Parts: sequence; structure tokens; C-alpha cells
Amino acid sequence: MRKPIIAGNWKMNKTRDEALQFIYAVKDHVASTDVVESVVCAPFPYLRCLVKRQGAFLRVGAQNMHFKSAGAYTGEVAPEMLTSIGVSYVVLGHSERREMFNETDETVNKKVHAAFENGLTPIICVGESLEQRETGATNAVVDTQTVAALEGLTVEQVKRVVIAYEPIWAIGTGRTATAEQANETIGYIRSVIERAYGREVAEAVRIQYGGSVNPSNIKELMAQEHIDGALVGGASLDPKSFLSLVNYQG
Ligand SMILES: O=C[C@H](O)COP(=O)(O)O
Repeated sequence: MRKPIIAGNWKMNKTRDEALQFIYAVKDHVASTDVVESVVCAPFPYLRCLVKRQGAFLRVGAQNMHFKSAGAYTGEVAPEMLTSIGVSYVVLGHSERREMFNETDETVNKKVHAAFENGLTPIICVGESLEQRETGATNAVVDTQTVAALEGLTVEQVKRVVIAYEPIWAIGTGRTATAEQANETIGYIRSVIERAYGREVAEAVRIQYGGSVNPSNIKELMAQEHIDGALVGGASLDPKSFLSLVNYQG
């Protein structure tokens, strides 16, 4: 039985005061980690103050990191820096980083390795563009991205990754993939993992859906066989909305 994982991704939003208001509003109301893992992925400057106030069940994630431990990489943040302040998760390979910040399958893979070396759980994003979906390339795209991201990991590490399937055309557009479309592609990603690592591993890996998830569609998405959680942008910013998402079972 895979434990659901719901993660908010604030992207580049909120002031420090807004971040604090959010954490005080939600920290004592998120579902127990016995039933769901709840994560908020915030901008770097707020991570420490969120960790300090995260409460019993909420966990904090970063939205990116470098794969190196230290060095002359102006403006970058090392994995060790994140763990040293109590961050537990890191989003890697988000399509916005692939499109705008030269993130490649190779750098994503290096970052996944670095995440495990430092005790961080990677949330690895994969997903196709609208053009790729319309030309029937969806499976090939997520296949390539998934295989590349997991390259060189041990079986135990593969079992612990979280993959977020985010069709680019559904991000921030209000145009959600249907629950069936999301389930179908996530099922395909699971088959890719099975091909490489066997059935037991594929059954253990948690795969989220991301792209215009909100309190109205979370239940239908989570009812699908292969969908184990959600990576949520816009609808994770408001405390009430975030709580509806992480408490979708309540
Ligand atoms: O990381 C989150 C995704 O990019 C989804 O964003 P969205 O929920 O605003 O569509």
C-alpha cells in the first residue's frame, strides 16, 4: 500500500509575512503522516522559518538545489545546506526549470543522486508539452525522462523516489488532465519502472499528478489506481485550499 503524498509548490510566491501566516494557519491541521505525507515546497529564504514551525505532520521541501556540495557556484544552494536546516524534500526537474533554467535529464539525475546522498527525498518532475501530447509522443517523453532521472540509483533508492507527472499544458492553465488521462500516463510511468527494476519496485514507487489540481478535483484524481498524490502550484498558496488538499480523505 503506497502512502499518498500531497505537496504544495509555492514557486516564486509569498512574502515572509505571508509565509508565516500560512504556516501558523495550517501546521496543526494537516492530516496525520499515518494517512498522508503533507509537504510544502517554498522559496529558499523561507525554508528555515517554515521548518521551525512545521508542526507534527507537515514537512518542508525546496524547489531546486545544486548537485555539488560546495564550490564556486554563485547563487546556488547545496544539498547539505538544505538538510542542515531541516528540509526533507526537494523538487527536481520541474518543467519550469527545464524550460527556463537549462535543467536537463543529466543534471536532474545528478541532483537525484545528491538528494539521496544527503537524506533528502527527491520529487522528480516529468511531463510532456502540448505539442508532444498532440503528436502522440507523451509516453516516449515520460519514458526517457524517467529512465534518465533514475539512472545509477540502487533498487532501494528507486523505491523511495517520488515522481510527479506534470503535463506542461495543464500547469497553471486551469486545464487539468482528466483523471483517466493522468492515471493512464502514470500507469505507463509505473510500467517503465517495472521494465527496469521489476514489479515489486514499480509497485512501491509513489507517483503524483500535477497540473491545475485543486480542492474540487483532488478526490477524483486520488481515486485513480496509479495516482499516489499531487504536486500542487496555485491551489497550495491559500491555507484553506492547502488544508482541503492534504485532508482530502477527511
Ligand atoms: O508544481 C506544481 C505544478 O507546476 C502545478 O502547478 P498548478 O497547480 O498551478 O497548475
